[in-house]
Amino acid sequence: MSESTTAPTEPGRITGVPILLDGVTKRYGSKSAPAVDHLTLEIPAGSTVMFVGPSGCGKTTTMKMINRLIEPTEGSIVIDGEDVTTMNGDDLRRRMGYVIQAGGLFPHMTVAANIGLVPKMLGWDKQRIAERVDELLELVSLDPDSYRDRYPKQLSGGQQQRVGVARALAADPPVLLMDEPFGAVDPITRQRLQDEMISIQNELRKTIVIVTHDIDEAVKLGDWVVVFDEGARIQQYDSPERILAEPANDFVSDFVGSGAGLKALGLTRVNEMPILDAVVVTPEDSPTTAVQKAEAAGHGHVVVLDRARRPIAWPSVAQLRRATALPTRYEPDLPIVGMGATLEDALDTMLVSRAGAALVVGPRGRFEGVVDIDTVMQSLRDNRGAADTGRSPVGTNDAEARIEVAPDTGEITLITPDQVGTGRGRYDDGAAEPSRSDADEGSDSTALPQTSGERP
Ligand SMILES: Nc1ncnc2c1ncn2[C@@H]1O[C@H](COP(=O)(O)OP(=O)(O)OP(=O)(O)O)[C@@H](O)[C@H]1O
Repeated sequence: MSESTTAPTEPGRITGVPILLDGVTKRYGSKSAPAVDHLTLEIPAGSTVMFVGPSGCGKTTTMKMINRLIEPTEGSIVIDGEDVTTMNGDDLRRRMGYVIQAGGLFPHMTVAANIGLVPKMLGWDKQRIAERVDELLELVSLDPDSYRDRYPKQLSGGQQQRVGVARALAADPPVLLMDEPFGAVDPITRQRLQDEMISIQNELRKTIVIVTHDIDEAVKLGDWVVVFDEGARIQQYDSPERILAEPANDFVSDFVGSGAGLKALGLTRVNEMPILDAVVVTPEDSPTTAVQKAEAAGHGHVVVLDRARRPIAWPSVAQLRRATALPTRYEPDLPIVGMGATLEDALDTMLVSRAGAALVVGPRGRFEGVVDIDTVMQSLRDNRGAADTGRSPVGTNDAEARIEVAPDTGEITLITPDQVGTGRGRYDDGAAEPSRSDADEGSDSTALPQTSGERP
C-alpha cells in the first residue's frame, strides 16, 4: 500500500489504489448463515464504488472488513497488491480514511485537533499539521479562520460532516471508506455534500467505498454500484447507467424502484448533449430583419441577446411580425438552463415553460444554444444503447472461484471452476468482454481492470 504523502496532487491523477476482496466470508458467532458469504470483489483504483442493498444484507460488515474493524472469518483483503489480512489493524486504519454518519467527531476537540488527529499520530510536526488542516478546510468549503478553533457542537450537521471528510483525508490516504456519510443531514444539505464529494473526488481520484441505503445517492456518486442481497450476495455490480437501464433481475429492479428512466436523466448533464444552434439578434435589429434571418435558417423563433450575449427574449416569427421593435426587457419566464444542469432539470424547465425547449447558458450567463425535448429523449435511448456494450469490474460469490495474480504486472484474473487458467489479460478498448452474468454463472474467466476506475 502506498505511503501517505502531502504533496499536492495533479487534478485528475489517480491517487487511489486497487482493493480486492478475495473469497471473503464473515460469520458472527455460531450463526449458521454468514453475514458475508464468499465474496470476491474488485474495487478499481481511483473509482467510487457504492454498496447498496436492504437492511442487514452485509454492506457495513463488508466495508468494515476492508479496514479490519471487523475481521474476516475466511478469505483475504488485498490492497494495492498487499495482503493486509494479517497486518496490524491500527497501522492499517491509519492509512485509510474512514467517515461515519454525522462525522463522528470527538466533541472535546476543536475542528483543527479533530482533523489533525491522524497526522499527529503519524508524528508530523505542528507546522505541517496546521498547514494541512487549513488546506483541508478549504477543500471541504469551510473558511479556515472561522472554523479551525470551533468545537463540533458549534457546527451544523452538514459542517460536521465536512469536517469528518477533511479528517478522513488528513494523511492523504489512498482509500476512503464512508458509512452512510450523508445519512444524518437534511435533503438540501445532503445534495450539496454529494455535489462537493463529486468535485473533491474529481480532483483527488481516491479509491472510495460508500455504504448507502439510498439508490439515488448510489447512482449519483458511484462509478460502480454493487447491489447486495442477504449474505452480501451480489445481485448486480455495474455502472449506474446499467443498473438503471438494465437491472440484472427482479431483485435489482425492485430495489431501483419505479422511475429508473427519470433517474437516468439525473446522471447526464446538458453539456454532454448536442446543443442546437439558434438564430440570434440584438434589440437594435428590426423585427423585419429578425424575421428574415429566422426564415433564412428555417427557424420559428429568434433569441434576442444583450451586449454580453445574455438572453433577453425568445420571440416567435408570428410575434415578430406583429412587433414594431425587438424587446429590450429581460423576459422573466424565459426557460434558461446552465451547461451543468442535469437533463432532469432541463426537462423540468422545458415542461414548466411549455416551450418544448430551453435556452442553454454558459459562464456569466452567455447564450450557448438550445436544447430540446427530442435531444433529451434521444440521449435516454443512447444511454440504453451504451448499456449494452459497457464493461464492469467483476464480483462473485462463487465459493469455487479463485484469483490469479500475474507476478510481473499485478494483473488479476478470476478463475471459475469449469475454465481454469485461461485469463484474458487486461481489458482492451473495444475488446468484447463477458457480461457480469456470464461470470456469475461460472462459465468464463474474466480479467479485472486493475488501474483504472474510469467508466466505460
Ligand atoms: N456484531 C454482530 N454480531 C452478530 N451479528 C451481527 C453483528 N453485526 C452485524 N450482524 C448481522 O450481520 C448481518 C449483516 O449486518 P450489516 O450491519 O453488515 O448489514 P447492513 O447491510 O450494513 O445493514 P444496515 O443497512 O441495516 O446497516 C445482519 O444480519 C446483522 O444482524
